[in-house]
Amino acid sequence: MTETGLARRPGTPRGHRYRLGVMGGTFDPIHHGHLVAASEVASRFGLDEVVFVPTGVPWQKKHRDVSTAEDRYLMTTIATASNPRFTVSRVDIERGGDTYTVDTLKDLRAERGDDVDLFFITGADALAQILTWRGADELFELAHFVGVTRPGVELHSPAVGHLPPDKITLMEVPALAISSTACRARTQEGEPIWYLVPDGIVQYIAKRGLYAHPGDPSDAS
Ligand SMILES: Nc1ncnc2c1ncn2[C@@H]1O[C@H](COP(=O)(O)OP(=O)(O)OP(=O)(O)O)[C@@H](O)[C@H]1O
Ligand SMILES: O=C(O)c1ccc[n+]([C@@H]2O[C@H](COP(=O)([O-])O)[C@@H](O)[C@H]2O)c1
Repeated sequence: MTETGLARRPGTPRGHRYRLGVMGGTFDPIHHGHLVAASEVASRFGLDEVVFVPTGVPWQKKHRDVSTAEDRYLMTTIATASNPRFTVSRVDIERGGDTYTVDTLKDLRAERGDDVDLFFITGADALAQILTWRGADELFELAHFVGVTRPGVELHSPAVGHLPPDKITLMEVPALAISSTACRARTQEGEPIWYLVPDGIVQYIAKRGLYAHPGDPSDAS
């Protein structure tokens, strides 16, 4: 696990362009749907690394309380620690203010250099919203976008039809009907979240008392 990412892989052929997946999310909490999506896209696209980027302030989620950036960052670190290709970045947290993907991608480009290809990984629900994101027209110059299936969400939605076809790939991944909202609600109701999230996340949530009481971030209405 590194903050600045992995060095070029040993044995990588000369001239190989480093392929960096970027998995942005609020991760409140991170769950196996996120991890499977990242793993599947890494396999399909031969990614050298997937960097998970917890949002600073997710401006489209302001209607509810969100756990602190540090709790979400630590959960993301714990959940990805066992995979040598998964790393975590604090760029969105350190920048401060509302989080915009256009800034995330520019910061990662500046940090990693020009000989890196960026692949932004997103669920079909988020991809369908992309035209509402800040600087939407610029996004497709910064990265290739990979939209993955998510139960209950149409992969080929009309909104996705408006996106530049050469800049996006739609991809089926094993369906995991897990959401952070459901994990928070289950915790608040005293129901188990074992096997929906990595074991360390169950323990972290219990230790920190996240989502447990009305008025806490689990109070998602
Ligand atoms: N089960 C899943 N399968 C595939 N993609 C997912 C899944 N859950 C989340 N994603 C994608 O992961 C990214 C980050 O998601 P996010 O952190 O908002 O999780 P979430 O479960 O959607 O959270 P919430 O329920 O709080 O809205 C988004 O692009 C989202 O579409
Ligand atoms: O750039 C934007 O305006 C924008 C608006 C909403 C979401 N995003 C990004 O989409 C990713 C998933 O967001 P979320 O809110 O579903 O966790 C995360 O990286 C967000 O920063 C980006």
